[in-house]
Amino acid sequence: MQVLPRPTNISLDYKELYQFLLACQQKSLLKNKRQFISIPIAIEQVDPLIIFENLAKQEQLNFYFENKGKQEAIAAIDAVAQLQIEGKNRFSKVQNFIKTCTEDIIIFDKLNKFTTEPRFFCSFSFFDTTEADYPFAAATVFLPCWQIVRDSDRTILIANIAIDPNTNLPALIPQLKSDISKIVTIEQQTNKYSFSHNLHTKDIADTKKLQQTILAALTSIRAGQLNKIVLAQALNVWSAKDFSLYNSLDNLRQNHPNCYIFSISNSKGQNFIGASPERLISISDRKLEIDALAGSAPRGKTAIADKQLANQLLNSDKEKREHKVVIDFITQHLNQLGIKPQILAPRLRQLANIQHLWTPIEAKIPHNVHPLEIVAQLHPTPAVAGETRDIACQQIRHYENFERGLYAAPIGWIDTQNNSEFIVGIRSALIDRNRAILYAGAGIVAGSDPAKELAEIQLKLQALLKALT
Ligand SMILES: C=C(O[C@H]1C=CC=C(C(=O)O)[C@@H]1O)C(=O)O
Repeated sequence: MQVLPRPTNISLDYKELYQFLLACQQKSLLKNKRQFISIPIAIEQVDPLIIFENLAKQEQLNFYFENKGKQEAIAAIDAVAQLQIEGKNRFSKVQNFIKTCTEDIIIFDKLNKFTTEPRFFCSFSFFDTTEADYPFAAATVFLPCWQIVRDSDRTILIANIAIDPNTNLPALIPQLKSDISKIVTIEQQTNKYSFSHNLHTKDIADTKKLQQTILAALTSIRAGQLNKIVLAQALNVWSAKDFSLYNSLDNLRQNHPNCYIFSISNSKGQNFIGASPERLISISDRKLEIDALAGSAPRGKTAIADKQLANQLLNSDKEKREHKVVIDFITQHLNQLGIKPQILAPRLRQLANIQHLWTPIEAKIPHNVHPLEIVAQLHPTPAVAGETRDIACQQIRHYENFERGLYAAPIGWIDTQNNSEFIVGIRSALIDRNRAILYAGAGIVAGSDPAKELAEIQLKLQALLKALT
């Protein structure tokens, strides 16, 4: 059980807000267009996951993001505006949607006290389109009704509301007041339900077949058809009881404090969750940060064994090649956007169960480059597809007998100032009541040992499985 200080009163002048909304309604009348009013409120430090658990409903679009190590957590609940699309131009269509909505956002923040802007939350699938029965669209973006952003020293709640000439403002204010009061008085303690269940598992791509696939991929690599391919496995899991989204996310953040914990709902009862160590992009005041992450080893059981594994990883030709392909690809694709990246010294990224070769990449981005143009250029990197990209993607389609869907695809947010963060949705699970499909993969290059790659995938899947208990 976790207990946090109970939030107290918040300072929002509802009379002033009412006058402001009246002026916004006038604007909406003149423009003949609905306007979005964004109302930021500083509240006491809360655990956004507890708010998420209490407020988020299955029939809404919801989003949760947390990096415990960085003391950052975001909950986005329900949508005031949304778009779900398929197809090749999905990144530019989402960009246009954000642009159009942003033109209609009016922020109620007269003193400019809050630097937390309203954010648009996005998820994309690995490929441009998804199979007809896959429960998420190839691109989803929404402006939430409620956004809660917590960092190390403050929590900002944002209420986004739509106003048009017909909105009943005298009725809206008491409703808003009651909703805000409900949120800030949510009991900041939670009892984890005891949730012992017998999990049944079945590999969708059975392990033997995956081993054969890896061998076939190695033959293609030797024949010079491609340099690298990332092959994934899907594991079907089911239990007698429904999985608890809250428990799973809480387990993931406790077990993987250095990863990005995420959850996206599709408003139809399915959730896509995971713990990813891989940040695709992060942009703050035009400073771009990217993690090139590829090449792995398990963690050792003792400090000596761990150091040995780390040294082997740092010095392995095969792992270094697998890693370099990712750095070269990112550099080349940033150059195509006129971005000159700075490649920092390679290092280790040590997680609870696994360690990776990691090279941070930084750059200053020009004013005219939108975060989604960078995402569109980079996705999928050779850390999740391969090299060359088109051939690797064709072979992934050919070899993998399951829909990747949101696995290994960009998930994140963009604010109205083009600050942004997208992670890569690896080590993830699609949860549908008492059923789940778990996904993890590994990069194959010349010299890969199929048994080791299979063990790496199992290690990643086991970490997810543990969180679902
Ligand atoms: C594709 C995955 O991991 C990638 C990210 C880091 C290291 C990887 C590797 O060493 O194989 C993979 O490229 C996954 O975990 O599903």
